[in-house]
Amino acid sequence: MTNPSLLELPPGVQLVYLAEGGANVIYRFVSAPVISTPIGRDRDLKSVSPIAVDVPPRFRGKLLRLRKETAADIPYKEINRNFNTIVRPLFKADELVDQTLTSLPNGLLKRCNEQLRAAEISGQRPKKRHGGYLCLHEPYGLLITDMTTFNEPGAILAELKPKWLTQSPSAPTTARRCRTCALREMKNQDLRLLGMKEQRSFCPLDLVSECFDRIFHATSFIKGCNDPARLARILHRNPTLQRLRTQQVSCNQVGLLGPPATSQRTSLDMTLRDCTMFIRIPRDEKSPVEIRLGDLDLKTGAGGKSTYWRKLEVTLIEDGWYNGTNSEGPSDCGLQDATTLDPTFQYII
Ligand SMILES: O=P(O)(O)O[C@@H]1[C@@H](OP(=O)(O)O)[C@H](OP(=O)(O)O)[C@H](O)[C@H](OP(=O)(O)O)[C@H]1OP(=O)(O)O
Ligand SMILES: Nc1ncnc2c1ncn2[C@@H]1O[C@H](COP(=O)(O)OP(=O)(O)OP(=O)(O)O)[C@@H](O)[C@H]1O
Repeated sequence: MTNPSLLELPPGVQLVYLAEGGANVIYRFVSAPVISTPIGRDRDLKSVSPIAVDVPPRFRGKLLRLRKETAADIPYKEINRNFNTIVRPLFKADELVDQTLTSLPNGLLKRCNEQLRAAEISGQRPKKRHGGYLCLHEPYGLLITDMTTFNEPGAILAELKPKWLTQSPSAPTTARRCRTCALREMKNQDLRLLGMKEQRSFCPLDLVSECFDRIFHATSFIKGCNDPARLARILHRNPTLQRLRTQQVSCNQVGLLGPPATSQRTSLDMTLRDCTMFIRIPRDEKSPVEIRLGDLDLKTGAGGKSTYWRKLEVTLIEDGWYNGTNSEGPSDCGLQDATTLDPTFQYII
């Protein structure tokens, strides 16, 4: 039986590739025929429908998120149910990228996949995403809040993953690196050995620091933002960031405290440590800034993931990544800075 409250995408809907991660591809709706996307980074894939129709009002201000084929293979219906029952209650409505299920017209996913393949050949798809395609047995898409700034001249979208805003509960008390910096340094050693470029990014503890200079230091790493001082003012004591940290403090079954390898328990706690923060900053400093958290799909510890998380924690501890004994050169980690500069400073864990 069809669900009368379920949104349906009109058959001639025209989509333009916006971006993708490991598990989902994001599309914009357009109402006029396009040859290629107007701007930007990994955004040059051609439109996926030959027939243009007007975007119905209920799809305005929304993007379409389509699921890729992955080992986890969790249907959007389940992702959406988990989001509504487990994640949504932890935040205020205006702090979240909203999501609603929508059914998809026949043939849409196939057409999208053809476009993704064509974009690989023409070099328009990010190399690291090649070979990943939409899941053809997924009947739904997710309509999500559009945080892009295409319709707002002069506005910018800053995007960041806040990651672990508190130290891992099983990190050594002698640690000089937070979980995120310890893992990054470990991954960077592998990259160096392969002769590849190291990854540089901010320390999450800096993002939630009381010290403006530390936040400013962090924001200088954030993609898409040409005014790190303004972004630092926006993030200083920001309620959404503070709430995310508070929720991470409560949902602290991570590290060696995480679910055992045999557990099927889904892991909200790790989900809260891997979401994305979107910050839409208007040109005019007096207009309101919109900040929302997205990519809060409930992870699962099944399929070997919880074993991986535990093993990773053991490696970070035993191979000295938390203590920094294995690292090359000085670290920028806020934990080291906070403990060395101010011995009375305590992060809430
Ligand atoms: O291992 P981390 O902390 O680097 O986080 C992974 C992310 O890497 P990033 O921090 O963005 O460089 C990683 O992001 P990318 O795919 O590299 O963009 C995933 O989000 C991964 O989660 P999952 O395996 O897809 O459920 C993330 O893994 P888990 O959070 O599930 O461990
Ligand atoms: N609501 C949004 N507004 C604007 N851009 C978005 C939005 N949601 C996602 N994006 C863009 O699409 C990219 C991929 O989206 P998303 O994070 O949903 O993919 P994913 O596959 O779940 O990512 P991951 O690899 O982290 O699992 C984001 O990094 C972002 O650039």
